[in-house]
Formats: sequence, structure tokens, C-alpha cells
Amino acid sequence: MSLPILVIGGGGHARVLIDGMLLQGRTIIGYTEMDTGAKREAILGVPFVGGDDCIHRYSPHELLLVNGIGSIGSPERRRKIFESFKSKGYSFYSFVHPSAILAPTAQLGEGVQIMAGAIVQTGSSIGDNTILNTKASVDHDCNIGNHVHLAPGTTLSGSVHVEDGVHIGTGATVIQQIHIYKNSIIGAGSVVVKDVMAGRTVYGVPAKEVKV
Ligand SMILES: CC(=O)SCCNC(=O)CCNC(=O)[C@H](O)C(C)(C)COP(=O)(O)OP(=O)(O)OC[C@H]1O[C@@H](n2cnc3c(N)ncnc32)[C@H](O)[C@@H]1OP(=O)(O)O
Repeated sequence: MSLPILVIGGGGHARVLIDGMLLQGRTIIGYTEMDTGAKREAILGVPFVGGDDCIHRYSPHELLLVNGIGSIGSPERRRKIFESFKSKGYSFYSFVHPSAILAPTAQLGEGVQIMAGAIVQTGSSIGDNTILNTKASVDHDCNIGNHVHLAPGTTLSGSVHVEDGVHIGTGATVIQQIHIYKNSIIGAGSVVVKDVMAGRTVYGVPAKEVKV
């Protein structure tokens, strides 16, 4: 029997996840919000159950968590949520939308979120707590780390290596065999033709480092 799900967060990303999990027929107990101030509306019939602290009312063995926190740059908040609840013994559900296409040899970490229309080709691996957002495409033999966000419509060519904590913006394209080092940000619509060093922000066609 599959365990019921509790969603952390009630913003746009959480709503898309809830929509997809209801399509899969999963039972969702409710969703939480960091700010417990006001009572919130149900999302697609899924009730608000309180602040993130209320997760401790449930034993780690009786449910699975879903990280509903989105990110538009640094994934720090998503990473903290994931690591904090993992350290308390909770497990995260790996969501794969029914319309996603995964090669049989693709490897998925814990708590990955493979959204509608995303594709993962043969020999590729996706790390823990990583989002492949709507129509993101990962070609053969890519290695994607933990807490990465491939925003909607990103395209990775073959044998691309993306380290932990990277954000690749909406519609960006990465050519083959590029290495993107940890915690860097690739701007929306960029074309990445050179390796990107750790912690840098690059954008444009071809993508260049932003001077600060
Ligand atoms: C479902 C979802 O919604 S998921 C969310 C998906 N969203 C994304 O992926 C967003 C990705 N973020 C970006 O592309 C951002 O623009 C960043 C991170 C590259 C830069 O952000 P900021 O540092 O805030 O830059 P800011 O907006 O101040 O712009 C600075 C300059 O860079 C330019 N610029 C910003 N982003 C880009 C880009 N992607 N490509 C080309 N130029 C850009 C701006 O036009 C501006 O130029 P100007 O000084 O001549 O006016």
C-alpha cells in the first residue's frame, strides 16, 4: 500500500505538484506553510494543516513528504527543508508526472520532481531533491546533482555534468560535455558553450559571466 503524502509549501510549485499527484491517484493529507499566521484555503480539495512544525505530529513511517518550495535562483530554502526533515528520519516521495518520459536506465534520487513533459534519456542520473520542471529535457549520459532546478523548457545536450545547487533558468540550452560547477546560476534563455565555475551567474547567447 502506498503511503499518504504531506506537501511542504502552498505556493505555485506546490499547486502544480498537488495537481500531478491527484492525477496519479495519490492520497494527500494536506499542505503546510512556513508562515502559520492566517488560515488558508484548500488547494484542489487538499486542506491546509498548519505550519511546517505540524509535520512532527506524524511519524516518519506513516507518510511521505513532498518539497513544494519552488526556487527562481538559489535553491537554499529547498535544500534546508529537505536536509532538515531527512535528518529527522522522514522520506521524500519522488514524483514523476505521467506525461514525463524516462529511459529505463535513468537513475532518480530521493524526492526528485519530474514535471509534465520532461524527458530523461539513457544513462542519465538525477540527484536528490532536484526539479526537472515542465518540458525540461536531459539527454544521454548527463549527471545532475542534488538540489538542482532545471526550470521549464531547459535543454541539456549529451554528457552534461551539473553539480549540486545549480539553477538553470527557463529555456536555457547547454551544449554537450559541459561541466556546470556547484551553486551557479544560468540565466533564462542562455546558451551555455563553456564550463561554468562554482557560484557564478552567467547569461546571454553565448552565456557570459555577470560582472559585479
Ligand atoms: C515555473 C517557474 O516559474 S520556475 C522559475 C524560472 N525562472 C527562472 O529560471 C529565472 C532565471 N533568472 C534569470 O534569468 C535572472 O534574470 C538572472 C538570475 C540571470 C539575473 O537576475 P538579476 O541579477 O536580478 O538581474 P537583473 O534582473 O537585475 O538584470 C540585470 C541586467 O541583466 C539583464 N538580464 C537579466 N537576466 C538576463 C537573461 N536571462 N538574459 C539576458 N539578459 C539578462 C537585464 O536585462 C539587466 O540588463 P540592464 O542592466 O541592461 O537593464
